Amino acid sequence: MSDTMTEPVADTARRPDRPGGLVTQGLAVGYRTRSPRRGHRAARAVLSGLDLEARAGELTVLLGPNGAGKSTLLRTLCGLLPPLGGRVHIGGVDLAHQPPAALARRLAVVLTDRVDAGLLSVRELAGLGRHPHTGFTGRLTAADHAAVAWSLKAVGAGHLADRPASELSDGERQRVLTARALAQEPAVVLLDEPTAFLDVPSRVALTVLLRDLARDKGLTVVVSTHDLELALRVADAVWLVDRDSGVHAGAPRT
Ligand SMILES: Nc1ncnc2c1ncn2[C@@H]1O[C@H](COP(=O)(O)OP(=O)(O)OP(=O)(O)O)[C@@H](O)[C@H]1O
Repeated sequence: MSDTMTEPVADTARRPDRPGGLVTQGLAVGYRTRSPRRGHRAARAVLSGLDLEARAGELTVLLGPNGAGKSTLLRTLCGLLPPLGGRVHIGGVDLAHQPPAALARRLAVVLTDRVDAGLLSVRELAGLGRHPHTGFTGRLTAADHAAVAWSLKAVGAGHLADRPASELSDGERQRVLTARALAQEPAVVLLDEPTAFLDVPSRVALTVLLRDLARDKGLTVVVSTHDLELALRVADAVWLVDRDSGVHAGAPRT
């Protein structure tokens, strides 16, 4: 990835006055599955009793082995999966009480699901991140275009802007989807393995970029990864997921 990723946050990136922070209280995450024999839905908790805080201005890294529940937790934190119990607060407001449009202005998420980009160019795909901020016409203003251009450059994907999004490599697509989330200018960003397809220098650059954005713009950033060494070097806080004993939160150097 280009060295643009380690540059200071660009001038076009605004620093809005956003109370951030993500807090969970007694959160239980998991799945409701229909029992084939009895026909009723049974809840299967993956993780429970979670009292966690991801602070504004910090990069929090979610670590844990395969199947531990990292994606399940992230999907619950962004409201895609209903909690089996407990609460999630974003900026002091219960996630369950945030209207979708308001939530989309505060929270951006990058998951591992395949995205069908259709005929969109990279610039247009990243531009979708601006839609929570546009009027009902969905038309992007000059400021919106500047935010999109900045976000693509920040993740080292500025040179891809005119390419069809459907033709990107896995690593390129991952950068562009991260750019789409940054273009959204959220208070909270949740990313599920955003560096999984990136080469080693790009992993370092993206992780450092996310930490710098958290610090410079007061964002709350939560990232899952299997990259233990990088996480411990760059993160401000670590959530260590263990299927048997839950999630242990701490500073990376303790
Ligand atoms: N849709 C689903 N329905 C039921 N169980 C699921 C579903 N998705 C995942 N699980 C189960 O939930 C558990 C946690 O899975 P999850 O994907 O959250 O783990 P993870 O920590 O993200 O793993 P990885 O590091 O492999 O991505 C696993 O046992 C998995 O099989």
